[in-house]
Parts: sequence; C-alpha cells; structure tokens
Amino acid sequence: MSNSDNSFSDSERAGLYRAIYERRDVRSQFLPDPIPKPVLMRLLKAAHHAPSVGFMQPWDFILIDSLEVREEVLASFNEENAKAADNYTGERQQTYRSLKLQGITESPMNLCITCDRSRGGAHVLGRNSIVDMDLFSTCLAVQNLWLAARAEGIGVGWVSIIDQTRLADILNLPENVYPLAYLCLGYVSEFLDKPELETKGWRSRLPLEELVHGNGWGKPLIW
Ligand SMILES: Cc1cc2c(cc1C)N(C[C@H](O)[C@H](O)[C@H](O)COP(=O)(O)O)c1[nH]c(=O)[nH]c(=O)c1N2
Repeated sequence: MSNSDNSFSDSERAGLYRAIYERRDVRSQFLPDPIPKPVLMRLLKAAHHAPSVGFMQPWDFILIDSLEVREEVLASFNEENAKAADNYTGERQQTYRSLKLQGITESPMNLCITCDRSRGGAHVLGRNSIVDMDLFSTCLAVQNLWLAARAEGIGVGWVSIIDQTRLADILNLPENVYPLAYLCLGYVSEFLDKPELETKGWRSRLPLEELVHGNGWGKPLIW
C-alpha cells in the first residue's frame, strides 16, 4: 500500500523548512530540565527512520545522563581542545579560546550515536565499493534527530573535539562499534538566529551561487 497524498500541505512544508533553517548547534543555551521519555523516544524514532545503505541501520543510541560519565568525556574534550587551540596564533587563537564548543555537563542528556560496522554481515547491499557508506548512513540518523529535536524545542550540540579511542573506552563499546556522534541534548533558553561561529566572526555562510556547478567542476550553470 502506498501513501496516495504525494505532496505536503503548505503548512506542513513550511514546518519542515522551518526546522531546517532554524536548527542550530547549541552549546551555551541549555536548560537543566529533563527531556520526558516520550519526547526522547520520538527523537530516537526519527533518527531510526533515516535512510541507510542496504537498509543496514548501523546505529545504536547510547543515552548518557550520568554526571560521572559526562565528566570523563568533558576531560577528553578539555585535553583535545587545548591541542586544537595550538593550531592558531595571535588574535585567531584568542577568538578560538573564547568560543564555547560543548555543553556536555550543562545539558541534561548526552547521546552517543554509534555505527556498528559489522551489522548486516560481510556483504551489505550498496556497500561493496564504498565501505564508509555505513558511516554516512549514521550521519543521516544524526541529522534526522537534530531536525526533529528543533521541532520539539530541544537543542542539540555535536561535540567532535574528543579522542575517539578514549570515548569508546569510556562507553565500553565493542570493537566493531564506532562512536560516530557525541551529542548534547536539552531544552534551551533560545535558539540563536544564526550559527554562533558566524556571529562570533569565525566563519560566514558561503554564497550558494558559488557552490552550484553545471556538468563539471567550475562550469557555469545555465538555467
Ligand atoms: C560533524 C560535526 C561536528 C561538529 C559540529 C557540526 C558537525 C556537523 N559542530 C557544530 C558546527 O560548528 C555548526 O554546525 C556550524 O557552525 C553551523 O552552525 P549551526 O549548526 O547552523 O548552528 C560543532 N560545534 C562545536 O561547538 N563543537 C564541536 O566539536 C562541533 N563539532
């Protein structure tokens, strides 16, 4: 049986685009209020409905509310962030150091979305030539959750300034399971209008026209 209603109504469409444009990476605006279980389950269900190569569904969801575990992850962030700051000098380094790049303990819930690289056996349909397709599939689960969270009024922050081997140890992950995304989740005081990195002068959104090519890299697009 198929869904006979092929297009969305204007308001449904507007809701989808609103989630896309108003989704933000949240680090500083977390409130401590817990996320009710039914809401959390809706977010995980949205993630679980992401597309995946060969319908592999390589993800698992590790919910982390223990402050002790989060403090261990934060310690890894602090070490890695100090190393990352050394990539810059002068004013740029000062700006880098002033950026808040995680909300690990301020947010009430952390979530690690993992990728089980062995799920589905040795031959997953569509993953024969490009083996990293399982990782890309898991990224889509992250994005589904991020958008659904925005629609629920919940902020999500992705923290990637972490040592992955240490994170896998902290979370006791099996050998084949890769900690793809470490996320902070919680209700927020506000969603910023623009990416924080843009507001703080780190980097701006590139003009879309410069990124669209026709029939090959650098060729003008004639519409
Ligand atoms: C894979 C990946 C990894 C990270 C991020 C994102 C993604 C997709 N981002 C968030 C990133 O800085 C942010 O998405 C952009 O600056 C754009 O801002 P909005 O997401 O539109 O608010 C991010 N932010 C941060 O403060 N610390 C981090 O470690 C990371 N890591």
